[in-house]
Amino acid sequence: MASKRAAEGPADSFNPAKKSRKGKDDEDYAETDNLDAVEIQSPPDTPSTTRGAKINVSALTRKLAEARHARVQEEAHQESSLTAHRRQQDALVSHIFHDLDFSWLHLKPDHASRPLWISPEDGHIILEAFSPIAEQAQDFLVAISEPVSRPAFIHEYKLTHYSLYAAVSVGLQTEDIIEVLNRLSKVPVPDSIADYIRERTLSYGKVKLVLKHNRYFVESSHPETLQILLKDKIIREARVHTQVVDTSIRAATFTTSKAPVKGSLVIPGIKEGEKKKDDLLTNGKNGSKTDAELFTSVVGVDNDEVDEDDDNVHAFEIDDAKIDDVKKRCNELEYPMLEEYDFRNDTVNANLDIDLKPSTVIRSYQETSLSKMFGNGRARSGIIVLPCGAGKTLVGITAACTIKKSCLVLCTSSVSVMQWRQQFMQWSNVTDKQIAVFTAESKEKFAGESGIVVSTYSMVANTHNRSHESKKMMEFLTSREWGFILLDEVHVVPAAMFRRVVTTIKAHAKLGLTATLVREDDKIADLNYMIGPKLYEANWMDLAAKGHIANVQCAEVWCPMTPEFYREYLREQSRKRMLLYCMNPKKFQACQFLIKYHEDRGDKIIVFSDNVYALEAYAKKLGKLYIHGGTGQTERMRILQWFQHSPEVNTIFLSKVGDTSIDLPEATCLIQISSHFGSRRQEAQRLGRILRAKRRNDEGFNAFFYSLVSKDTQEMFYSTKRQQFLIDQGYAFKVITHLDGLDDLPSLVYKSRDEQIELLSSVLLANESEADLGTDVRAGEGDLAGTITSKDFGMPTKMPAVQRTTGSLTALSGAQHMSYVEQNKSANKRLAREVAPRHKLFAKRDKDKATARKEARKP
Ligand SMILES: Nc1ncnc2c1ncn2[C@@H]1O[C@H](COP(=O)(O)OP(=O)(O)OP(=O)(O)O)[C@@H](O)[C@H]1O
Repeated sequence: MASKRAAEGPADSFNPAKKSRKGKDDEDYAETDNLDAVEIQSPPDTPSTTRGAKINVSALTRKLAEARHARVQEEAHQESSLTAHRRQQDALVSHIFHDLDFSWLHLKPDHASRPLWISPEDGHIILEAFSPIAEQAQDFLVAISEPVSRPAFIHEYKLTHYSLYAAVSVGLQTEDIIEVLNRLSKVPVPDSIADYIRERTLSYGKVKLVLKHNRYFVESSHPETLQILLKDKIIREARVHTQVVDTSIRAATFTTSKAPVKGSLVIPGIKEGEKKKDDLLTNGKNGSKTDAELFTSVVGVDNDEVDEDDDNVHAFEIDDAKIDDVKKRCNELEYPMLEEYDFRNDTVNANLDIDLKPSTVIRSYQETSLSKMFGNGRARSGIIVLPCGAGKTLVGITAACTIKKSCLVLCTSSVSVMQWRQQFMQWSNVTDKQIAVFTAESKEKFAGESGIVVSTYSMVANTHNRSHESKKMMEFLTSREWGFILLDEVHVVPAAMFRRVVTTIKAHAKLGLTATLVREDDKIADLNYMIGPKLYEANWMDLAAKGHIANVQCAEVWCPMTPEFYREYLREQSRKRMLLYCMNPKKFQACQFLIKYHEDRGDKIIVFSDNVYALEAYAKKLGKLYIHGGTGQTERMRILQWFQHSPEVNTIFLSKVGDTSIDLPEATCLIQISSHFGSRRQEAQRLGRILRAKRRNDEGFNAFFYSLVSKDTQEMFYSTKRQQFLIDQGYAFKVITHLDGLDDLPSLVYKSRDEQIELLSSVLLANESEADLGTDVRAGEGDLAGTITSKDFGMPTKMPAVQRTTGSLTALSGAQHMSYVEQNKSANKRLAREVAPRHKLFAKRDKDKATARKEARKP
């Protein structure tokens, strides 16, 4: 809050430097005046001595004048250096505050006990995360604003029109939002902010589209809003005049009886008595009773129910053939309709008899997120954001078990499809017959009137080259009305594909799940309109502190480039630059050192490399197993199993096929050697691989995440960008510039200059395409293109052709490429030979073959 003016100090403020200076000046002036008086008062006939004395006095006067002049100059100099110093201080903070001056915002007398401050300029909210009521304030802020950054002590949020739209949609009232903000704020909520909140919540969230008894109603508790809408020609013409609806459009057509809503909605998995444990400011804990009541009514789990006061709900029916026109028109009029599904009153769509198993207990944050969805007894459409490994699948399954209608689950890959199916079976009592899978390999339908289908976005969205079976399956999906559509990893789906899915499938409620609501293309806003607002976003650090996800130590390890590599790096203009910083021998060494260090500690290590060329080179050089897009399914499974169960295999190398969907709770350490430029999402997803570490609740347990970065290369820039999302979640990246003991590591790779040059030569001879990051895995039917396809472990793919030349390399100190190849035997091949247990039948056949070969070789 230090403003520019505050930094300079107000004109009348107490300034010790200035005061002492003024005091000194006053004394000087007094002294000088007296001397002048002596000189003037000397009589003309004063004897020479006196004259001399006079001269002396004059000399003294002159000296003093000179001294005074020098002092004044010195003072002026001091003054200017002080000003310069102040200006310098200004400069230090001014990049934060620019020209903003907030000194006119008066702190409340008890500001110290209030945890937040709101910028009147742009709606930024700064929260003191160390305040005793920070946790409660956080719940409130998450409901009304976007979390921007949440490190340990100071959090930053921002009010946006989306966040306010979301706030209103979960049932918060405009004046309550302002009131609670005011109570939490150190300064009175600035008028500009109150006005912004009022203006933004005026129309948003006021109108709902509700499907009841298979009739569509536009509903609102603000009759004037409905009047505005009805003045519009398109909407007016879409209205259905039923006998019971009177002209005042009162909600006599249906009764959303509040009492049963309140009492009867039970989200499965929440044990009796646990339900309200997360309520804010429970009485007597913090604040007065009125505060507690206010908080509970605004942000408490059940608060949303008060939103739907039947007496005030007004509605009119619209023709279901004109739904899309009405939705579109409402958007244009800036009254976007929130979609709510009154599933308990849907008597037309068959019920699905599923429930969570009695042994399934959902966690408090999972419950909180679901309460935002089902707060008023209906299902609100929207997005729930939970960290990787925090159990989004169970949140989705619980929502499906609450709605109990046919449900379509869409994921990004066929591996995820199988995982969702398996999780449904694990957590709920759904039977085999009730759940079907629609992928390239399998096109099942469920038996009976209702059921669950799990598929991928592209299976549903791609219209080209459909097989006959796929077409029939699509007819099955599009011809029915789904109670619920679950959209996994919503942030990665291209907007066009999403639109196609959302428009071809008729579903009453939509729930999007994601860990990282960030996209480098800034298309996130589209999701708000296609699915609904963000309903809940959990705090990563909180979940780590409570042991739901692992604590992770993050570090960026700076690896200097060898002079030869750096020279080539500077010279190279093509994509090969990237290959040079990935293959930097010092990075190899750092990787070797860290693997050794962590293996000795008993960790299980995953080394990630997006670049397949580097992945193979590292893995082979260090004698480790690796998986990339070209690794066959059987080999992948074998390697993963060995990693999980064998004490011999403690490190594996993974390309981006392992970024997501891979569940390896044994992994406790990640090392990243090459990554997809500045992708914040990939960084977070990779970190997600160790957040679910099995050992996370062991005393003092820490998982480790290292990013190896070649110093003074573009990689440093990308690395900083990649980390931003995690830093905003509160992770601190330490920079390691020196690995103690690295040089003493026995059998350190690429120790000699010759070996390094040899490595360089192989990199220079590699094809430029080796620098590619995106060609690891090809998309198959049912998978999204690009990064998402890599999740599919089932897709055997072709690797880009590798071109290695074996010509003379005298230009590069005579290094021989062949010797490099020689040293790099694949651990995968060794494993395949040594480990793979062969069936007796094959063993016998192999033996016979070997004998035959031997025989054939005999002269
Ligand atoms: N309430 C719960 N009780 C016990 N285990 C749980 C619960 N919720 C989640 N888990 C477990 O936590 C792990 C992570 O869950 P899940 O795979 O759904 O995470 P996710 O959020 O989808 O992660 P990602 O974004 O990385 O895919 C799983 O092993 C799951 O079984």
